[in-house]
Formats: sequence, structure tokens, C-alpha cells
Amino acid sequence: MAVLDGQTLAKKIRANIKDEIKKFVDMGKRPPGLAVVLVGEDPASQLYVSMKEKACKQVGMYSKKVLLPQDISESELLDNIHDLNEDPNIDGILVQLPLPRGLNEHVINENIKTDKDVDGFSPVNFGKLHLGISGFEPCTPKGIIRLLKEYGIKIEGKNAVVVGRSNIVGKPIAALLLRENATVTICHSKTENLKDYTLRADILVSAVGKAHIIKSDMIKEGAVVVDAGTTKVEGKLYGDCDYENMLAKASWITPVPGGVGPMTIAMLLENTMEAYKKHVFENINSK
Ligand SMILES: Nc1nc2c(c(=O)[nH]1)N[C@@H](CN(C=O)c1ccc(C(=O)N[C@@H](CCC(=O)O)C(=O)O)cc1)CN2
Repeated sequence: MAVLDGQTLAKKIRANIKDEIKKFVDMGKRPPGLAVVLVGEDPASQLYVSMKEKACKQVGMYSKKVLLPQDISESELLDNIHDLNEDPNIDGILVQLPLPRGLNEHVINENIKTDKDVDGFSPVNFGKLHLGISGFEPCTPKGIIRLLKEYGIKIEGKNAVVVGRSNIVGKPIAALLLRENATVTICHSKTENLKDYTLRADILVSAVGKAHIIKSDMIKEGAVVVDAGTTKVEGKLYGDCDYENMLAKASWITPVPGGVGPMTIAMLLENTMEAYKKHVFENINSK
């Protein structure tokens, strides 16, 4: 068994981004800017937003945190998005998910300008992903593929099983694995006999968010296990996979914490850099 160390890779990516930003700022350019919109006071979302802010600061990016009340109306939220769309110092906009009940995330994401949609959740970027056209790719799935490639893990021709069909991880990681020529199966809450599928996985990606839902007897010997689900139970963080008991069986495995999570934030910074370069050097701005 060997560990897919997302923490170390993310640190390396962030260091490269920091150097790149310094070079641009030394040339007299403005720094890249990321706006993070948080609606309500969900503690997990507050943590992720503060991690994103800290990461921006560490690499020299301008970050704008927009905190909005739980009971905000859709039209008020959209007014904020439209202001950020027009802000010349902002290259990337993201709305932290999940949104409070009553707000439709699809309507909100649809209103983020395509060239600032660094989460890749707008219909245009999400559609491009499935068409295999270049656009912003959702951060967690992009980070998973980067991690697998960094460790030289072959994806082509492999049986990849994704557990979970969320828009944030499940669906987009399935599309990216397919693009890498894996044979992809998506399992979800209505899948019967989940173990029959997981046992066949050369690469297993779990993105459910239920502590230790994947046990060691559900993976095959030598499987590559990617754990993209995290849950806090009484203040302790758990992954979807029973890491300790899988160590002897998996060929590669991501830890929680320190696996997929840090890659999500590194990819967010990378997507923001991509948006920045288009805005500053190519003058590309969508309507
Ligand atoms: N608009 C978005 N909302 C959400 C996304 C997203 O990509 N865009 N993903 C998740 C949350 N998320 C980022 O937003 C995220 C989750 C976890 C981590 C992370 O680094 N986790 C650490 C552990 C942190 C802890 O102590 O809890 C780790 O795994 O090492 C980063 C980002 C849902 N919403």
C-alpha cells in the first residue's frame, strides 16, 4: 500500500502559483482575484470558505468574501453575483455549496459569467466537461485526476467505480475518468448490491459523505482507493472509506484528511489563475 499524498502535491502546486503571481505583479499587473460567496452560517461551509481565503492570501491572490444572510432572496443573491460579474478585479466567483433550502443552486450558477465560473458548475462549463471541450473543470474531480497522474497511476482501460452521483464530485469525476478512457460505473443510493460493483473496481472513487460506508471487504486486492467524502462525527473527521483496515489491501489510497481535500483548494487556485490570464493577457470576457 502507498499513500496518495494530496497535502504535499497541493503545497507544490500552491508554491508554483505563488511564484507565478509574484512574477506578474512584479511586471506591474494586478493580482488575480477570487470572490467567495457564503450564504448562511453552516459551520462546514464557513471552514471551507476560510480555508479558501487563507489559500488566496498565502499565494498573493486578492480574495473577496461576500457573506449573506440565510434568508436572502434569490433576486438579492443574483444582484450580488451580477456585481461580481462586472467587478474588474475579480477573475473567479464561487458560491459555496450547499445553499440554504429555498435557493436554487442551478439558477445561481447559471448567472455566474462563464469566464469567471472557476468552480465549473455553470451549465456551459458543466456541458463542456461532458462534451470533452476545454472549460473550467470542477475542483475536486480535477484534483483527483491530477493526483492519480502525479503518482503515475494508469487510468486507461481500468474499471473505475464512482460511488455517489453529486454534481460536485460524482458526475464530473465520472466524466473525467471516461475522458481518460476508463470504463466507468456510477453507483448511488439506489444501487442494489453495492459491494458487487465496488469489488470489481480497479479504481474506486467514493464521494458519498457517510463515515466508513466503504469497508475493506468491499474492495479488491490492489485497488486504487480515492476517498472524496468527509463527515464530521462529534468533532472527528471521517472519510467514506475505512482507511486503516484498507491499508494492507489497497495498492494506493488517499487519506482523510490530507488527500483529496487539499487538492480541491489547489485546483480552485489553478482555475482562478487560468481565468486571470484570460482576463489580463487575452482580454477575454464573456457576456
Ligand atoms: N462551491 C463549492 N462548494 C463545495 C465544494 C466545491 O468544490 N465548490 N466542495 C466541497 C467543500 N470544499 C470546498 O468547497 C472542500 C472540502 C474539504 C476540503 C479540505 O481540504 N478538507 C480537509 C479537512 C478539513 C477539515 O478539517 O474538515 C482534508 O480533507 O484534508 C477543502 C474544500 C463542498 N462544497
